Amino acid sequence: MADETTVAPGVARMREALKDVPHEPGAPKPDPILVADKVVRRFGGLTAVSVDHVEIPRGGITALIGPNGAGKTTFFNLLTGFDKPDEGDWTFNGKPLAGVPAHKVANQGMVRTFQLTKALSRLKVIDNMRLGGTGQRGEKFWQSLIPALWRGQEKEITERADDLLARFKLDAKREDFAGSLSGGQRKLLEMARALMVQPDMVMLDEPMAGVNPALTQSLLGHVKDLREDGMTVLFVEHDMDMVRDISDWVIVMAQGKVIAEGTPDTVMADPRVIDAYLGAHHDGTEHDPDVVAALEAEGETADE
Ligand SMILES: Nc1ncnc2c1ncn2[C@@H]1O[C@H](COP(=O)(O)OP(=O)(O)OP(=O)(O)O)[C@@H](O)[C@H]1O
Repeated sequence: MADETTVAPGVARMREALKDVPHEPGAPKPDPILVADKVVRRFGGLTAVSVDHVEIPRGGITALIGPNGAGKTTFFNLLTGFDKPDEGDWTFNGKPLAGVPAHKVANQGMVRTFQLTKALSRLKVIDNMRLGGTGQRGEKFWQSLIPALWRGQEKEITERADDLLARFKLDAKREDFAGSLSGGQRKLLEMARALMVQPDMVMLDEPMAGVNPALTQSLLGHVKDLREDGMTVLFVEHDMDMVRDISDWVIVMAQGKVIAEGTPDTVMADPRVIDAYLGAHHDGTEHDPDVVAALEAEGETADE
């Protein structure tokens, strides 16, 4: 009971929304923001992704986990228009999105984070943010031809950029080159920049990689805040502590397929998931010993 009163409203909302969802691959959700069907991507003879059906719950934080080479990044690339599938369809907010190029996907309200490129390192922090706000949602071509409207929008973009920099505690770095930021600060900048398009869904590719412990809590806090704002988050991550700490739902991929789904506790104690991580090792694929150790510890706890 005490737990119910202490959790954040977004966490409680998602617990309620997901309480009757079966813990199995392809489980239907009450209000999915993204629904994918029969998505296949092959590289020569290798089937990197073969996802039969998956639904991402709206307004929550979903982790996409799996051993190295499971197809997580390839699936991310497909959903966000950075790669094209051999087969398959998906909808976002009820609209078909397969085959839509990346910049238009962002206009529809789905953005993803990347490592900052070299070119962007040579831009100031504030200019990186402004760039993230161009080609925004709802922007019409004719509007861009009317200078008064355009100037109004410039001002609005800069204001939004400054608000986000303050929220992510990067305002003191406003005039610095992005290349001078630490790895963790760059991750924060990436996330802040993604929010410039006011998305419905944010996709984070290994947000914890390269982040030093001092910034870890701050980053986790920002991701949790997105849920409190009603945004949907889908993230790929190997750090099981982060997965456990922030996820409402976990989807596990192995060898291109979704092999398990559920809450962090059930998924991490699932023998199929532990086998998938160990199996990847036996296949000669690299694996993360920390992840296997964490999952095995979880399985032992569950057996007691
Ligand atoms: N452009 C490509 N050309 C050929 N093979 C590829 C390409 N991209 C990915 N693959 C292969 O597809 C499979 C899935 O790779 P992917 O990077 O999606 O896995 P992942 O789950 O994201 O792994 P990791 O956790 O290591 O990032 C791997 O076997 C990989 O070698």
